[in-house]
Amino acid sequence: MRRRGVRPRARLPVSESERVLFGGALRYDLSFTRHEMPILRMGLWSMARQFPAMMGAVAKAAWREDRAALSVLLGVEAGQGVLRAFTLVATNQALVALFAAGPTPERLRQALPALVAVAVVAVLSALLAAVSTAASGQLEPKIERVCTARFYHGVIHVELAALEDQQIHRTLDAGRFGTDSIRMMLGSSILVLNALIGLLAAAGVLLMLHPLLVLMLFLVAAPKGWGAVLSARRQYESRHTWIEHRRAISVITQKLTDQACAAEIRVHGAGRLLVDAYADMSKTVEREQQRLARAEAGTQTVASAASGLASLGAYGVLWLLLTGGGMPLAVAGTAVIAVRTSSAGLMSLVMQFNRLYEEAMYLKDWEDACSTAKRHAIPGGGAPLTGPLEEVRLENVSFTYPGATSPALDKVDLTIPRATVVALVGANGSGKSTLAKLVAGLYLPSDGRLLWNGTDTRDADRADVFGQVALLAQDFPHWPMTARANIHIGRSDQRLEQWRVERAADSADATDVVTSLPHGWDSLVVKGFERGTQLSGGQWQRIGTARAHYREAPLLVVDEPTSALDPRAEVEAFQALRALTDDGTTVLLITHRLAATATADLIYVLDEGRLIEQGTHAQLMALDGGHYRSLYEIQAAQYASAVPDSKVRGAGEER
Ligand SMILES: Nc1ncnc2c1ncn2[C@@H]1O[C@H](COP(=O)(O)OP(=O)(O)OP(=O)(O)O)[C@@H](O)[C@H]1O
Repeated sequence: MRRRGVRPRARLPVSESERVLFGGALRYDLSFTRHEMPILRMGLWSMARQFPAMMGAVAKAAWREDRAALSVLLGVEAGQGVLRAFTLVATNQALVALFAAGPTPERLRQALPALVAVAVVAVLSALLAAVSTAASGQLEPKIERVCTARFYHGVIHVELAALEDQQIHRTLDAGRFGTDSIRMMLGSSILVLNALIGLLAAAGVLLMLHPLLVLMLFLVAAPKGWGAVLSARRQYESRHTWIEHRRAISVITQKLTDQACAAEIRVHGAGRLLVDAYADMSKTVEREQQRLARAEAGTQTVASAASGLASLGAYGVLWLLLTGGGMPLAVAGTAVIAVRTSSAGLMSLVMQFNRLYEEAMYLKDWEDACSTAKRHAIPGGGAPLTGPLEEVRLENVSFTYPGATSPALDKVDLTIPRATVVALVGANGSGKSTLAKLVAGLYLPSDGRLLWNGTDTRDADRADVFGQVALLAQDFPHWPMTARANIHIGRSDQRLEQWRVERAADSADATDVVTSLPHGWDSLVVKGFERGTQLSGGQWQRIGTARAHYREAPLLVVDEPTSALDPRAEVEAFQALRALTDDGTTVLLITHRLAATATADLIYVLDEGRLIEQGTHAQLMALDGGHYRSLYEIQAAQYASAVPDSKVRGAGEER
């Protein structure tokens, strides 16, 4: 059976751009998920039953952050409810006095104290509202900060392998939308509380006047509540279904202003394609928004009609009571005022209830994301790594990426001894980067053991492993910060010391790069900011190398460290890596430049995830028909026969 409001995936509109750029519909199929379902299935009553727990969670967070502000808020809201009940009672008294028999001046005199009381209460209410605004303004940003920090703190500790799992990734992604939900929920909870107290006050007064009036009040409220829940659920469901589509639009539009894409956007005309795709995909979103708006209009019409009928019924009952003599005119007047003020309160209650319901769903996502992050966090503690690094050993190590059908590493045995340069060589996709990530402790072997000084990384304190490694990946981050911060971030747990930053820059030949910038070390190495500047690929590579050196870790893992360097800088960079071993640093080098591996102490050759050869350059070159030797000879031959003489001559003659 299909749930109300959920459309089968096949019928969702798909734009041509989605097909061309993303290979098909970017919709998340809710019908196959588990975690959203319980909350989407919840009806009004079961959801209402959840509210005390939800409000409790919000109140707990608020209590932890600022007790004083929360106490003031609760006190003020309760005070406002009492004042509202008092207003109704005073109004009733004023009406009784005004409708009593006797001369008009006397009746007015009798009603005056109650009228003055109503005016004073109105002023007090306004003051309390101001205090409430100030207190919630103080509290809301605090709890949002705490929740956001908790979420991001969780996310950065998730195992890399877990992040590869699509479902986990999605749960974490969805959690981002809930980081501000607790703040919104606090605001809505306060307003719901306020409206509820007001309604209770009105119901109490109505109950005193006539019990039937309370039933009428409930009948006016019920359809609006139903409508609110239905539209909140519809909005939430739509937002989740379109989550990837929205991300895709955002990725496309970000690229349009990305410096790195600027050239192709203009020369290749990629910009036109992206702008057209934005318009095309946005039109599909528009259709979804129109669908939601139509559904919302329908729900609102039905809810308002039902609520209007209930109001008519309420006034009808009042009429009957009046004509039947069961109720004095003054009491009926108060009842009308009570029903009218309660319907205004009711509208506010319904609106806030709607928001609360929707936010509660996002808060649930946030909670799921936080608990998922916790469940898949890199475990803390474990065996400490004692003493200086002596060796890293892989024993029969296999590794398969989550969801992959074949292993990226297959039964690999190798040793990385201390203070050596160990090179990993092999064709694209042979498993070099994967092996380096396992050595760095980013992944755990699916099979076999990876030992740091004899301690299995599964048992080791992973923080200790990370502490011993410096990374210089192929696609190392270009942090949008100053040149100094870009180097210091390599070991940001230590105090920033300029001389250390400069020493690292010297060792990576990056000092000239930085000192020639307009603002030196304070230059922002990202365009688009004041003091911002753009670095070349080779300049960035030097900054990245300086960052890795700054870390002063016993094991340096470098993946193609010279791909953007000029030939002289490349030779110097490899010499600098070699020199690091004099201080006891171990270098794990991944490169396709086999001239550089010639000086490595040990070379491991990978092919389709398997270790097929190992030894020094000389040993591997001595292997007849060896894989390394053939790769080396291909590269050497390229240099030897770079440009045929005849071609150079021919080009010159033409001119
Ligand atoms: N995150 C990932 N998820 C799934 N498969 C992956 C992932 N990263 C790499 N792979 C696959 O694992 C295999 C080994 O990839 P790896 O990046 O280790 O190769 P490599 O030798 O470093 O290649 P290159 O020389 O191109 O950098 C490849 O088949 C690749 O497609």
